[in-house]
Amino acid sequence: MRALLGAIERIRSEVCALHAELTRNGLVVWTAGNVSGRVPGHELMVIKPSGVSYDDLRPELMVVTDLFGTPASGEWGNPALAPSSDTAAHAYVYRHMPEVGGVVHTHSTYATAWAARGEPIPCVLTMMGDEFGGEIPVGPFALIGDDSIGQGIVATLQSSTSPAVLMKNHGPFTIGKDARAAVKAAVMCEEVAKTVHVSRQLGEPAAIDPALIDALYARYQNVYGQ
Ligand SMILES: O=C(CO)[C@@H](O)[C@H](O)COP(=O)(O)O
Repeated sequence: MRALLGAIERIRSEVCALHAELTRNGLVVWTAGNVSGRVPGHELMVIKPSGVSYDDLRPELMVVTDLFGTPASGEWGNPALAPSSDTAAHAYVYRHMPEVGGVVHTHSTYATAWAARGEPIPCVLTMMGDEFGGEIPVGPFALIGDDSIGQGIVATLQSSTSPAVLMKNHGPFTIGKDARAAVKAAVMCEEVAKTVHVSRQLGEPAAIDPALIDALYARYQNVYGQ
């Protein structure tokens, strides 16, 4: 029990702090975006409360739910606050993608503009080869509130190297081995959405040979960094 409480406390702190990265990187307005993290080794996740200002978020306000999005009761529960409206979508991803430890949703401007067009972002930048290993795909239109969005995310990302999907007419959802990796993918997704858009104002961006994209992806995923 003590180990579980420690794990929940750690993920609550991490998830809370990562919301500040959404604002710092200009990925969200008002309360329109959320981060969650899986509690490793347990059928639990932690997500922000719905509609609470990012300035007011504190670790103890992060909501613990099971992997169906039902708020947990007991010592670590926080029944006073409703979890994010996207909780069922995050939970569905955790149930169906056991390798995923973090999920992020934003309405960042450029990525959401591509989502509004229902157009995948083509892999025309080395940064995209590195982080996404190919295009950033589009997922189906889905209503908010139940696990329809989660179904669309999983169906799209299970057959892609990309940790980001542009849910049609909605915005980007990203995944990662933990919440920090999912936030990084959200930052990168917005950056490349912007750059490819700007590039297209100048003309048609040059394609990268798929074999070179594979090489970029392999190096960045396996060699890059410390
Ligand atoms: O996508 C949506 C609504 O379009 C949601 O992501 C909200 O914009 C954020 O909701 P909470 O996480 O505060 O419930």
